[in-house]
Amino acid sequence: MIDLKNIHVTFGKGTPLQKEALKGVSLTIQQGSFVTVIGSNGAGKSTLLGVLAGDVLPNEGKVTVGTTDVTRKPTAARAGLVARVFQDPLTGSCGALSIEENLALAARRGERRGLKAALGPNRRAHFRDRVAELNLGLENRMKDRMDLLSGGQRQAVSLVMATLAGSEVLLLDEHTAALDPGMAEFIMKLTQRVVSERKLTTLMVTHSMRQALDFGHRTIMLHGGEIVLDVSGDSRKDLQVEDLIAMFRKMRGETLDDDALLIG
Ligand SMILES: Nc1ncnc2c1ncn2[C@@H]1O[C@H](COP(=O)(O)OP(=O)(O)OP(=O)(O)O)[C@@H](O)[C@H]1O
Repeated sequence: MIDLKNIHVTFGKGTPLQKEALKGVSLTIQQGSFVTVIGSNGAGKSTLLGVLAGDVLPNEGKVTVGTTDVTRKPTAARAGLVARVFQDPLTGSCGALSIEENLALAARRGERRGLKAALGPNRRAHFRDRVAELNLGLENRMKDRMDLLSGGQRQAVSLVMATLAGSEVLLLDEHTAALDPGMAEFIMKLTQRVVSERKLTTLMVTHSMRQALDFGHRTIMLHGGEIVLDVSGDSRKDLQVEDLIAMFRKMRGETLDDDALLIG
């Protein structure tokens, strides 16, 4: 479960560049629920994920994950609770380490023990089995450096990594945006499988209106640091991509130049 209460985030407070990125956001997401997050550039989507991951500490408000108040806990202290997959496949893993070393680090998230203890024969076999489930043949490349993998392969391994430490929250920050359409589809199917098998409470930021409606149980739209749309159930089922685009237009008070980008 995730509970955000009255979250305010202001960057550069007291400077000419002061920016209020989140203006009193409150949001409760039940355990195992999958929420898609949309909003135009600068709406506050990444800031919202940052608040949950611990990269951004709110100026005001309270953040609860499960039964733990994590409001003032830095990223490392909540790493066992929250896993994140980024847009850039290079961001969430270490290119200079092998696939199995990356998995070992992910499995130890939130603990102090080193890599050596995390890579005994049993763990190696377990990691290999988990990677074999991807059906990408990567189980035969466990000692290859991560930076030898394609972006899609790396995102697939990142999703396995996200499940290894038993985190209950998964944050997806446009994690298919840098992939070709075929690979994006594969990663989304994998995402759905992982989320439902592990009953992860999931927030997925996407610029694709199609993805926002096709995946998950609930869609929220951020604009100017506030939640301006929150739909689930039948009212979400009735929504079309065109409806979301019309809402975007209304919010921005302008015509979008590139609707195709949003429909895709
Ligand atoms: N570290 C920072 N320092 C100063 N301003 C920031 C910082 N991070 C974000 N902002 C500002 O806060 C606002 C919200 O940014 P955020 O990255 O959360 O938006 P977003 O919805 O994720 O946008 P995008 O779709 O472009 O990624 C923007 O105006 C942004 O410029």
